[in-house]
Amino acid sequence: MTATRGLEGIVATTSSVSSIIDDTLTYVGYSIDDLAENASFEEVVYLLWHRKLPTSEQLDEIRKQLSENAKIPQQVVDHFKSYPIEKVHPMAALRTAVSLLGLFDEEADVMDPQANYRKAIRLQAQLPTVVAAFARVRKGLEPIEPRTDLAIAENFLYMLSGEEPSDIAVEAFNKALVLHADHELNASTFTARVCVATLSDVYSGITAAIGALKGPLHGGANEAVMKMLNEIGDIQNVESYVKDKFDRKEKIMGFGHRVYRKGDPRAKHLRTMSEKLTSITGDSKLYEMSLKIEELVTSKKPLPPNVDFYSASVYHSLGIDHDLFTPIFAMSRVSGWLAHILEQYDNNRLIRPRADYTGAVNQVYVPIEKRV
Ligand SMILES: CC(=O)SCCNC(=O)CCNC(=O)[C@H](O)C(C)(C)COP(=O)(O)OP(=O)(O)OC[C@H]1O[C@@H](n2cnc3c(N)ncnc32)[C@H](O)[C@@H]1OP(=O)(O)O
Ligand SMILES: O=C([O-])CC(=O)C(=O)O
Repeated sequence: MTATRGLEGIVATTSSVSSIIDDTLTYVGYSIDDLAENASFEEVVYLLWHRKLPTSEQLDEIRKQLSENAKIPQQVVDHFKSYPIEKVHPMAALRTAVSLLGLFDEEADVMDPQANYRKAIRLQAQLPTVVAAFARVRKGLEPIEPRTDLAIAENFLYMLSGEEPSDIAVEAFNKALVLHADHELNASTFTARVCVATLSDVYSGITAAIGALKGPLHGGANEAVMKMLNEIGDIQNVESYVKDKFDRKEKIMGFGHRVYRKGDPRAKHLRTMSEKLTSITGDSKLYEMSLKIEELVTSKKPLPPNVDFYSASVYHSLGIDHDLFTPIFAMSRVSGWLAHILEQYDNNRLIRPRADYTGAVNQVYVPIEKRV
């Protein structure tokens, strides 16, 4: 048995949710470019779960189901208030809150497809409310209830600030949600599938996936990009920063990808959005710095920016706290995780690979008093 480090290139399942072929990303065969330009996030959720674009009636129906299920139990808010919240990372809070939501869901352990679909609706609807509630409670503010007349992108921005967001903010945020919704067998989606393939429940699968997304080599990279931009501070420092990183053989956050070679097709949409938003806010510093970093990194190595790189300046321009960037990724990716979880249940087999053992062999047990 020979191990492949990081399972690179290993095909671990079949899936009809999304595909990456020759650097082209599609959801159910629809190009990400087309969806980013035209689709609402709710349409994408429907597409991922039903493998077809909704008619207007079907879209109205899923919107209604999502908005009717967006409230969260008061106990989740009380839970946030019960610990030193200012020291807690929002991804840790989100991971815990999803696990907690499972305790209040009477159907949590009901395993039939209809019950699992209802849980998918509840989780998709509640995650934005959880993230917004956490963001407010830690500032000593009361959470704002979700509105039933707003779509997910608009509602989330409204629940964060209490103000109706501008059209451009909604457009940018909806696009970001569409772009992050699914991505074939990335680490967090694989985690979700491994978890539920034991026939564990949907809440366990999503909790596990949030844990995997949190790391800076995956979803946590968007917050790490923002930290890097702050550390660089000024466009004049970009060159020496990038050189130092390469000299020290350290990773530059927001660059590189396991699957894409020529580049992540989502990055250009976020780059354009970053340019648009920063020109509106009148503060193009982060965008200019990001462009310069991209130019220098790609001139040294074939390492194009990934989805996390320009999402940092997009979210910053929307006035969002930097440690909420990864929870926002989760609010979108939960749609993909749920599509994969439902697909896994549909044709399940336990996921249990092997390890190439490299430890000691033929050891003889030594009584404790004789050990040195
Ligand atoms: C939503 C997402 O999850 S997108 C990815 C988000 N993560 C990041 O942006 C973190 C930075 N990027 C990385 O760490 C990597 O590119 C990953 C984890 C995304 C993919 O990595 P892998 O396929 O495992 O590649 P690996 O880490 O083995 O790197 C291969 C080579 O490229 C280099 N490399 C890869 N990414 C980077 C980077 N961001 N900066 C500098 N060098 C890099 C490695 O140092 C290595 O060089 P070497 O062959 O000379 O030793
Ligand atoms: O596919 C991956 O490995 C990571 C990624 O870009 C994503 O999850 O969006």
